[in-house]
Amino acid sequence: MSDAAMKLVVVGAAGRMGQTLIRLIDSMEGVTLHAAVARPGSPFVGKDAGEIAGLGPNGVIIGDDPLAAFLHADGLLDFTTPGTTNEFAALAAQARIVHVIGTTGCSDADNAKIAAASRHARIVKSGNMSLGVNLLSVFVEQAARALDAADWDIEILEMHHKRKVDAPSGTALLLGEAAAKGRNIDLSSQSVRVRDGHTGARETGTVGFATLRGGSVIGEHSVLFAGEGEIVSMSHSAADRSIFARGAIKAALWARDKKPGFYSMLDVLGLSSH
Ligand SMILES: NC(=O)C1=CN([C@@H]2O[C@H](COP(=O)(O)OP(=O)(O)OC[C@H]3O[C@@H](n4cnc5c(N)ncnc54)[C@H](OP(=O)(O)O)[C@@H]3O)[C@@H](O)[C@H]2O)C=CC1
Ligand SMILES: O=C(O)C1=N[C@H](C(=O)O)C[C@H](O)C1
Repeated sequence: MSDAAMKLVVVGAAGRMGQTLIRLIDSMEGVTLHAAVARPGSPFVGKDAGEIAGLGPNGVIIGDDPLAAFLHADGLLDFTTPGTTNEFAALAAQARIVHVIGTTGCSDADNAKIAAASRHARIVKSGNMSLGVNLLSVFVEQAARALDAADWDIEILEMHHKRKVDAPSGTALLLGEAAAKGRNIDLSSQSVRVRDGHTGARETGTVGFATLRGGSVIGEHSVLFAGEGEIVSMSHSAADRSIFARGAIKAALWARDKKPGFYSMLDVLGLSSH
């Protein structure tokens, strides 16, 4: 592996995660901010990325041409929107660079395009890049395997800030997938994502989701295993977005010497069971 600092591009540079990433890259050894990209037409294009992130000027001017930014880079950190991430996955594959994807709310069609790009690019994608949530997902899988579906109902509760646009959160879905793996069921056909009105009694074996939005909450997740007379609950609370940014940068460094492919944070953290 190269000893030179990994040259990273931050896309969505003026966003909540974009700014957090720019601040963290500045404070870390082994990585450098190669370029910063915003949406074409964004008022932040032409501004200094360090200044926007609250660091003071760092000489990296925010651009709107992703391919030019990716050309001499080693990787890109992408917390944007599903459509943008799709587009960038194809460009990253063209540039043969690492693509770390934190964007949530991707449809099956988006995920298929991203998987196609991973034939040429090293892609790490996760609904949550933090160590804590990924460890929690391992525990959830184990608990779901141990606690019989006939006696233990699984409900996943999440709360985020009022500006979040997708639901359930990527993390809630990641935890749901972990529970489904433990139960050996297909989440898409066994999940109840909304309840309203006369719903009838709860169907045994399903995984329920509940979504709360408000204020500035960074990310709260609980998985409840509800039995007769007792509840087992497992939770994660995010106090700072730097936990996601740290995970994303770790993922980029990890993927640097890997073959093209589609990887998860469980692979990065060595928590994968396969
Ligand atoms: N996996 C994880 O660990 C985490 C995932 N996330 C996810 O990351 C995503 C972003 O979250 P957050 O930072 O809070 O959202 P923000 O809305 O603050 O940031 C998204 C940024 O992407 C920019 N953007 C949109 N289109 C383009 C484009 N074509 N080119 C370049 N930039 C573009 C937006 O610009 P503009 O506003 O001008 O449109 C905005 O600045 C969400 O999907 C969120 O769920 C968030 C935290 C952790
Ligand atoms: O939009 C957010 O803010 C977050 N999104 C991710 C998700 O959808 O789970 C991760 C984190 O919870 C913050």
